[in-house]
Amino acid sequence: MSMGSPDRNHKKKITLLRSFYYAISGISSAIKTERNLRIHLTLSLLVIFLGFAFSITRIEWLIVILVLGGMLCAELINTAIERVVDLATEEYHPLAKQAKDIAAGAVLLFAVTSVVVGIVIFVPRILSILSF
Ligand SMILES: Nc1ncnc2c1ncn2[C@@H]1O[C@H](COP(=O)(O)OP(=O)(O)OP(=O)(O)O)[C@@H](O)[C@H]1O
Repeated sequence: MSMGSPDRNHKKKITLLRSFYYAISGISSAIKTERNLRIHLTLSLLVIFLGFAFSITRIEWLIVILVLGGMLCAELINTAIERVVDLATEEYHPLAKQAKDIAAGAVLLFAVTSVVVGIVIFVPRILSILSF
């Protein structure tokens, strides 16, 4: 049970709504500026379509949703790191390079994981259709 005054609770609710608004506008600005993110979103829609087309199981849906969500989160965090690095320096700096390349490495690692998951779930089904 909340013990705060109605006024304080109202302010808390507004702050919470504002944080959602900021988070959603962050996602939207990243989609507008980052081509890779748009590619991932398109691929995600394709995978969701394949999921329905092949009637994957409930557990497989959970894994697919986790992988797609994780991939998009990794892309957003990478974008945020790129922005902070660009804000910190416009000069060449080995630490700036490391920060960007490590963040890009994290995205690559998740992308490889996603591809492996996609292969395990979808390739046997595609092969069984091809071989009747
Ligand atoms: N300030 C910097 N100092 C040193 N290296 C940098 C700096 N900024 C970027 N780099 C390096 O230059 C290369 C290109 O970086 P850049 O941010 O232009 O594009 P990117 O990493 O391909 O990202 P994206 O194309 O997704 O925006 C990367 O290896 C990055 O680490």
